[in-house]
Amino acid sequence: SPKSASKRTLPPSPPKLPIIGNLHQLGSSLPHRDLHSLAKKHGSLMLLHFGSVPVLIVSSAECAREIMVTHDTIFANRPGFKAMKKLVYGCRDVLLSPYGEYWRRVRSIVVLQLLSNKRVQSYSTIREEEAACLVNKIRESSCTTPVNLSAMFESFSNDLIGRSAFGGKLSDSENGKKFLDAMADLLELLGIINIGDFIPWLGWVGRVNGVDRRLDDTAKKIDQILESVIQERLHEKGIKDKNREHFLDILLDIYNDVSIDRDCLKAIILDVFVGGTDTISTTMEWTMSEILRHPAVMEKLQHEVRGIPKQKPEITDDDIQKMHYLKAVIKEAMRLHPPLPLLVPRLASKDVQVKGFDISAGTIVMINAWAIGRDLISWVEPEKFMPERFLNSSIDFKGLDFELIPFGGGRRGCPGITLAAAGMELLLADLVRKFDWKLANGVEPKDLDMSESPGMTVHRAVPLLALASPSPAT
Ligand code: HEM
Repeated sequence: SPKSASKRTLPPSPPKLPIIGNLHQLGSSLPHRDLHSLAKKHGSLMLLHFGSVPVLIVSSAECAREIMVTHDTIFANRPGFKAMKKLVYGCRDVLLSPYGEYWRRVRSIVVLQLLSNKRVQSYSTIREEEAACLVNKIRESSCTTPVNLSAMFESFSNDLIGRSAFGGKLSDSENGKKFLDAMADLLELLGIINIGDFIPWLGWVGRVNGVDRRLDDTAKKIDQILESVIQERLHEKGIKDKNREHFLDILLDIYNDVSIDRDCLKAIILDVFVGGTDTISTTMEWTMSEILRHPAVMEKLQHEVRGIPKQKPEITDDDIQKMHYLKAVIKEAMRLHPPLPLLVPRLASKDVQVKGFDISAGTIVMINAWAIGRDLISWVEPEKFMPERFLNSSIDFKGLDFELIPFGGGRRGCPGITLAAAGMELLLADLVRKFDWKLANGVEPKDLDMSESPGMTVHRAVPLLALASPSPAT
């Protein structure tokens, strides 16, 4: 039986205000930083209130393990915020759907049919072509015109995911461009804190400030485009081309066998974009920023990557497997700059005790991966960018080592790790193999602006500009 309120031991909390609770303490618009400072005072399990909703903030590897391993089933739920429900087919996708039979079914479709190791290998041509395409774009710009790497990474990840999902580049068609615009709106809207989610009687706010209207418009636009893409594919069915290995066709092939409906199909496709585009480009942006800020790292990385014989024109997945420093560089960048610093919120399905504290059903859980990556308990000199720390270490970001969890972990952990890593590793290898790099406009490495811009995925505030000169070695 539930303990009476007076007997419960709650995690420490900062003082809160009536009605809004602790929302005012998230003032800087970079909540991962505010929450990190609060946790330093109140502890790595800290209870806040957003309006009337209890929110548990987790800021250490040990506590993250409690959530994602020890009590994984209890914390495998997700809160259904209004924006999520409106934008993503009532949360009928994998990322946002409540924990249960439906989620298990759609997740297994995605894991087995779209993101298995075998499938990821089969997308290797797409990866290679898209990396080559970006290399060509950079070659076309002269050695004296800065390259906007932030913009390039964005189109790389859109095209990579677009081709894996639909078989075509979205930037090539009018419909595709519209879809990308609507996706940008969707990502922004998912990042906005909707006051009505936390203070129910303020639900009307969304109706007067225009957010509800934007949610409806964006959802409608996305649905129309997805519907027309599906119609197109259904008409073309029977015309088998050899490049049929993309998500939509696989889903359409198994559509009837796995008995999912049309909205579910669209929600799954949408998930791949929500989960895979912004995250990949953000990771690449921060990784290149750190390398440009640390010329010694760049040199060591180039040495490793350029060890591939010159006569071998293209790097393959097999070559990448031997590049330990390259992998260490990406891990180190994700430790300091997890693209989703607070991961994706979880929800406690039942009352539970964590480390002696009582957590009630309905508590939202946010895991501060950004803070965990800087925790002195887990890391030596955490503020330093030092890929070497991973060279003699088995720590990986696959969701088993809780000091490094940019992809989350447990049964709700990211199923796209292999696909994301394969794309990022190949692109990074190509970029440092084929070009010598320096910062644009005479910016010294130590002076590079590293500020973050707010949102669900945390990008650079200012685009990364760099000068590329074709490497004499290739
Ligand atoms: C650098 C790239 C990526 C990062 C940093 C990332 C991060 C994450 C995180 C933090 C979660 C929540 C995990 C949790 O609650 O424990 C997640 C879930 C998810 N991701 Fe990724 N992701 C990336 C790429 C991808 C890609 C490429 C795809 C698919 C093509 C993908 C699909 C998903 C899906 C479907 C979920 C929901 C899993 C569930 O709720 O059961 N992600 N991702």
